[in-house]
Amino acid sequence: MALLEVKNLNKIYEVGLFVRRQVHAVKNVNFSVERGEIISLVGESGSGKTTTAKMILRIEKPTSGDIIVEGINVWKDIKTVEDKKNYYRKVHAVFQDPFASYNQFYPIDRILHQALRLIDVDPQNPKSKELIEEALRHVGLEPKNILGKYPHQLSGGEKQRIMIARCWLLKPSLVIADEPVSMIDASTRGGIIKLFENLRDEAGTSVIFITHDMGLAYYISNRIFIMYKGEIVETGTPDEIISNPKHDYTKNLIGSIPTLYKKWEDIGELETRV
Ligand SMILES: Nc1ncnc2c1ncn2[C@@H]1O[C@H](COP(=O)(O)OP(=O)(O)OP(=O)(O)O)[C@@H](O)[C@H]1O
Repeated sequence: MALLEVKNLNKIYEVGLFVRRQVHAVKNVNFSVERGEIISLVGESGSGKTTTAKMILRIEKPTSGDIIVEGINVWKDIKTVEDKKNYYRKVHAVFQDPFASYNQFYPIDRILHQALRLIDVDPQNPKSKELIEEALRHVGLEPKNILGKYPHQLSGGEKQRIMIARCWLLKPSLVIADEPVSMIDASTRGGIIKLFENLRDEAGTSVIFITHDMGLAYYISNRIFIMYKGEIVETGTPDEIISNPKHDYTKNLIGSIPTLYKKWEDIGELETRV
């Protein structure tokens, strides 16, 4: 059984105050994600990527269709607070602006304590300190340089690493990362991307990586899903998509990949041909 199955998923928004009209943000989307794989949902702004993620995260209710995680129908079977807590242990989000919804007047320890509570570990318990320190080291942060600080005292890259440290505390089955590096300066992006790969390789976590950047998707993914105007128009392994794109939109996206992102072996191959 796949970890996640998305079946005939649709989201229609009703917009306009006086003249009502409908925006069909997600159109009959079907896909599955296996355990321990990274898939990228790639598409331009407005193609429906975030809406799809929000439906999986139970933030937006689908207009129709089903989302099934480990056999549980996310919009039909999850009813109680305990069901929700169990779900958010399994499925965790990493957003573009890591601390956007976080109170800037609390030290960052609090954000890690929240994750501990989800797995029923009391932050006052001495074991919690050990878990937090271990999680921070997993993401390349030295606990004594981080704990007790406030968000404004940390760089964008450090903040995003803290959000990934939360994933190490929870070890969820699925992480949904929505443009996690787009606000981070180019020199630290690679390090953050690598952390998602570590999470997959060491904790067996599957990742849905949402991006408009085909180069990044090519680098990180086991499979790529191309989204265009609310629909998934093409799927395949990165090499299938790059070497044999079928949809015109995919062809355009590929044209925009700088060589910099190409995998080392491809660059090596190119160099031997020249
Ligand atoms: N709450 C909402 N109400 C009305 N329309 C919405 C709402 N949220 C999204 N939309 C519309 O749904 C469509 C898909 O938006 P979505 O945010 O999912 O796209 P996206 O591919 O994630 O884009 P981006 O990369 O810019 O985040 C867009 O036309 C958007 O304007």
